[in-house]
Amino acid sequence: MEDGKPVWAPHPADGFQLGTIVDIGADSLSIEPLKQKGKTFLAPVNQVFPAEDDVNKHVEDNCSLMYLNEATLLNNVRVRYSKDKIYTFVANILIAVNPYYDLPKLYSPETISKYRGRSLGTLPPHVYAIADKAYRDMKVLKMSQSIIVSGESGAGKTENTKFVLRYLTSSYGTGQDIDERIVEANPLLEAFGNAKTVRNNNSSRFGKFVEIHFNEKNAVVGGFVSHYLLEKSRICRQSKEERNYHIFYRLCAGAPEPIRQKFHLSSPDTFRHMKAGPLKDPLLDDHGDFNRMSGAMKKIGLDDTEKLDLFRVVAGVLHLGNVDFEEAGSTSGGCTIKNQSSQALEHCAELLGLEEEDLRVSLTSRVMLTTAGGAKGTVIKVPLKVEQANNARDALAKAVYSRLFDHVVTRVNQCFPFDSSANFIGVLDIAGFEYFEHNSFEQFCINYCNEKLQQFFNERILKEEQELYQREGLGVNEVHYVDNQDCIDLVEAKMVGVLDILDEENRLPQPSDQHFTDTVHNKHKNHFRLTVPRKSKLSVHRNVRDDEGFIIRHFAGAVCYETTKFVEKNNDALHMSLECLVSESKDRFVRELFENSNNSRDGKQKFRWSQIEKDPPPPPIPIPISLFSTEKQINKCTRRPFLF
Ligand SMILES: Nc1ncnc2c1ncn2[C@@H]1O[C@H](COP(=O)(O)OP(=O)(O)OP(=O)(O)O)[C@@H](O)[C@H]1O
Repeated sequence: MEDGKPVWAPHPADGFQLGTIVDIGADSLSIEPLKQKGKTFLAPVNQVFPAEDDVNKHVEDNCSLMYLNEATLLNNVRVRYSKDKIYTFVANILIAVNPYYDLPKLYSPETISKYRGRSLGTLPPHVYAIADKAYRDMKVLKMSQSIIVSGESGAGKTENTKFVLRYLTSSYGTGQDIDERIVEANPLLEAFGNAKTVRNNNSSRFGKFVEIHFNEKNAVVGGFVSHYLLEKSRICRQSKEERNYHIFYRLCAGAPEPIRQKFHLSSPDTFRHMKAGPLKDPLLDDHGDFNRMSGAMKKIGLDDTEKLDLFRVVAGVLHLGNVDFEEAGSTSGGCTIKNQSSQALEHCAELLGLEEEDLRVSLTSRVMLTTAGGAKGTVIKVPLKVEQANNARDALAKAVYSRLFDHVVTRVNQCFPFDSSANFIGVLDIAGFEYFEHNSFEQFCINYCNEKLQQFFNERILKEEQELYQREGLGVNEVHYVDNQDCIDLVEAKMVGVLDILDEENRLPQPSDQHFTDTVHNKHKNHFRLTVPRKSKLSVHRNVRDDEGFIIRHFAGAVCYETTKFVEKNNDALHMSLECLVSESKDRFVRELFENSNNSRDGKQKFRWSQIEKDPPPPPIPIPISLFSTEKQINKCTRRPFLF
């Protein structure tokens, strides 16, 4: 930093401010803002950065800045944004800022043709420039390429993913309307996988990897979508300001009367799965969106039967949510379904093709097979307590809905089929690192995924590039980066990783969030990456007890996770009797949704619901009912082996 020259300094309340250094302390500098002469504030020495000579000038590539640091980068992006230049390069990485209004010229067909075949940097920064680079690299290197789109919720990931797809298909298509079909299939995907959140009215609650496939001549031949991490917890629980997946509201608002009657639909406030959050949103038109979605379904070839199959299962999940339990009032220690819920149970059973009585029994008791001692393979029926039955009901709703979502994605993939392909360009659209005041299991999963992406970035961009510079004898200064393998191990290591500890907790007879949290702390007492909430810099986290949370020091910063409901949110596994029940549904569509479940994949002799006797309410001690299975089948039937 040169004497008297302006610097950027972090203001306690107002981002980076431009000022001059007026005094130098041991650890901090006294800064006088250019706009507020006479007033000074203190800033830590290592966070004060030199400013460019002209702070109103901007450059297309941040690497062209005279001083490249956090503050000059942000200022450059800000200045560009104020001139509607939402894209900025950092070498071959693109930063995009959400304009929150349409910039039609920016994405016009003329702009698409301008970028075709042009090297990176010859035209202004644009998402099309990145797409074209991926295409040219694929062609020259004869290797598939990937583009990672990352950022916080509402940053514009999905919009930019769509622009990449449109660019590739319209520039390098063979006249087939694959881009049209991708666009047409999108409303269906969004209806089942998107929801209104506090940050985004149409937030994708799943990650996706969209592949555009090319033939030997490098022309587009088809596409394929894979999805990850559908936010299942949303199906049964939403915060006050957020909604469930769009499809639930659209169905209630827009379904024609015969469908409403057939599926026993009423207004959203009568369903537990919808009434927690806002039922209506001024910016969302559920009725109109239902019609648009139905139109999109027709366009991509879904006939009326397929449409009704989807709607029927959604309605079934809604009615399932209204089933409530109460203590049995006997010595069994178990529970029964409340009288007021009998209609919900009946509707749910009807819509999912189940026998009402079978559904009742499998929601209020759990059937297990013995694996050791006494008679192996003995079926035991254990009564469930109210809370356990609630969990079983929610696990069933999550399993059915997520299988339905898998089906929707499979169906969407049938819209752009291809026989063979030489290479593909994949676009990964996945939530970026998240850090809120309260962080739960969802943030934990997303941040773990981002640790893995960061490791990939470290390996591919930093390590391999530097090795290349060395091999070529370029005297580039070494860039140091923090290896995050220890953080990844903390989460995923066998037996001691947080995920395995959580799975282990779910196998206990009385799993609890507190016990899980204690185990995490005990197993990693002196781990550099893990600490207790009271060590947080933020007072809000210091109130969290040691057995209620943990802090993980991620590559992007420390995050305090509150572990309440970690056990429940991780426990999506259906108990055996419920899984058997739905995989043997009378309804062909529901049966097929569960066709590839562990329970029924390829076993010749399956555990069959029909083999379980239907007898009076279960007594307090589990009773053997029949003996019919081998150990091998038990492994197939239970995802989490439970020894009894
Ligand atoms: N380039 C753009 N031009 C115009 N509007 C945009 C652009 N990018 C984003 N938006 C607006 O911002 C909204 C949110 O963007 P988008 O859904 O792509 O965010 P996201 O990062 O995918 O969020 P989430 O992770 O919650 O799904 C869009 O619905 C759109 O209105």
